[in-house]
This record gives sequence, structure tokens and C-alpha cells, in this order.
Amino acid sequence: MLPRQNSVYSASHGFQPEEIKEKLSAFPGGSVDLLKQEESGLAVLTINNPSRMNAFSGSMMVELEERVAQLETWTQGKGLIVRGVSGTFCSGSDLNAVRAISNPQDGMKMCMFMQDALTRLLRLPLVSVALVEGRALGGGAELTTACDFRLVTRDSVIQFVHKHMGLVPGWGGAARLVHIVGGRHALRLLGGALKVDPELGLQMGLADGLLEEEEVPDAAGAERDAALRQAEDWLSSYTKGPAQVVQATKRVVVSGRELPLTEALRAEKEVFGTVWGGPANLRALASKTKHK
Ligand SMILES: CCCC(=O)SCCNC(=O)CCNC(=O)[C@H](O)C(C)(C)COP(=O)(O)OP(=O)(O)OC[C@H]1O[C@@H](n2cnc3c(N)ncnc32)[C@H](O)[C@@H]1OP(=O)(O)O
Repeated sequence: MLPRQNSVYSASHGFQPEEIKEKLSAFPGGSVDLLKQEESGLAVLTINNPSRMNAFSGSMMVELEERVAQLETWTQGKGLIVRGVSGTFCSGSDLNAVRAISNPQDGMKMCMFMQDALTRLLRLPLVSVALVEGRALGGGAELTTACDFRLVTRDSVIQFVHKHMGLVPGWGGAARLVHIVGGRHALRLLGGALKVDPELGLQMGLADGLLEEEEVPDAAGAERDAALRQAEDWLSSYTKGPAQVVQATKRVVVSGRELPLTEALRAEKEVFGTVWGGPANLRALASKTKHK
């Protein structure tokens, strides 16, 4: 099978996704749900395993990869919100599955599979936001770093608990964390397994915004929907306009973020060619847009 364009690993690295998928599928539970809103171009990816604080079972890891593959081909998409059900984000990998695949070979395969899925998530041509309510622990904290932005609620805690588990991040979270907050803060967060509350998150640059609680008359469910609505509002400033332009913007940022300068410049030229003289560009020129 040919490697996917945005994949990290291929067969030459010993990456056999079908083999590890089969193994992971033997540990079922929960789901990863995708809701695409065609009209707005916004999608919501929901981590759904409430009886285990939204931990990732094996089958959920497989579903995550499948949802990412669906989003990779969404030509009209512009934005993505990643969240957990029941007022909490994600408590990492399901410890029952982890115990069952704790041998080094399976660990490496799971690591490659999740690194690949989360790298492809971050490389999607969509502006992505992790909406962190409640706890994001271990792999859940790593998942927040696979989004472009992180919005947190007052009760949120992001914690890279790996050190307490005798581990380091293995879903790409350490590499991404260094890019987001720099090496010094990353070492504090990983080395001290610090609990990142909203204040610390904003101060270190891990969080991009705090969603203030809204006055809601009834139950907790309404409050959570309020957080999702606020995240959608926040995201809409970045997803206004045609999908082609939003996707092109994300693409030049991904190449600038990941490639050496000369290659990034060439990639930017390619993307520029897709929008120059395009419908949105011609409309703007015809309307003599002023940027006041
Ligand atoms: C490379 C990836 C590395 C990783 O992700 S390693 C996994 C890191 N995550 C963890 O170690 C989380 C361990 N869990 C906890 O610390 C606590 O359960 C947590 C999340 C703080 C919640 O505490 P509480 O509010 O007191 O609730 P609780 O402990 O009663 O949890 C409710 C039920 O959820 C379960 N749960 C939570 N996190 C889980 C997980 N990761 N895997 C499997 N099951 C998990 C927990 O066992 C409990 O189940 P039950 O009701 O006892 O049957």
C-alpha cells in the first residue's frame, strides 16, 4: 500500500497499519464520533467513552484514524473542534488496553499508529481547536497538542502524567509541545508532570483562550453546549470566507511550521498558485476592497 501523503511512517519503517488495527480492534469500547456541518464547514470530533473518562480504547484509536481520513478528503471543510463528552476531555489511553499490549513490539506499533493519526490530524487543511473541558491527561494532553489551538474552560486541567506512569509521551506530544511552548516550558510540563490550569496554560502559551462560563438557567448539559457554541464563535473568526482560501492558509502555515525555509517557500509558491486569480481573489479585486 502506498503511504498517505501526510503520513509520518511507511512500510520502510516497518509500519503495517492493518496489522496494528486488527490488534487494537480486540480492545473495544467507546467511540470517536464525527459530525460535519456542510453549511458552515465546521466539524466536531467527539471522544466518547464516558464510563472511562473518555480514555482511548483500542477500537477508538482505529476510529480516530478513520475519522482523520474522512476529514482529509473534505474539500468544503474549514474548521474542526475536538472535544470529549460529559464535561471532560480525555484521560489518555485505556489502561486496560495498555496492560494487554505492554510488550515492546506492540507498544512501538501503537506508538507509530497514534503518531501517524495525530500528525495527520494536525496537518489537516482545517483550522483546528481542542475544546478542553475537565481533564486532559496523558495521551489526552497529547491529543490537545495535535490541534492548532487550545481553548480551555475554568475547570480544565491539562496534565502530561506520563512521568508518573514511568513513560514519556509516545503519540507525538513531546515534539509538538516543544513547538508550542518552547523547550524550557516543555521540560517543566513533562519533567514535573505539572497540572496546567487555565492561568498557567495562558501564561505558558499552551492555552489560546479561556471560555468564560455563561449564565445558563438549567442543567450541566446546557452549560457544555454553551462551551461548544463559544468555541464555534471563537473559531469562526478564522474560518470566515471560502473553503479554498481557508485551506490554502492552513497549508502555508503547515509547510512553514514543518519544512526548512527553502522547501517551505516552494510549498508556499505552489499553494499561492491555487488561489491567485481564483474566484475569491477576482471578487476582491472587482469590489476594490479597502482594508479599513
Ligand atoms: C502514550 C499514552 C500514555 C497514556 O495516556 S497513559 C494513561 C494516562 N491516564 C491515566 O493514567 C488516567 C488514570 N485515571 C485517573 O487518574 C482518574 O481515573 C481520573 C481520570 C483523574 C478521574 O478520577 P475520578 O474523577 O476520581 O474518577 P475515577 O477514577 O473513578 O474514574 C472513573 C472511571 O474511569 C476509569 N478510567 C479513568 N481513566 C482511565 C483510563 N485512562 N483507562 C481506563 N479507565 C480509566 C476509572 O478506572 C473508573 O472506572 P471504574 O468506575 O473504577 O470502573
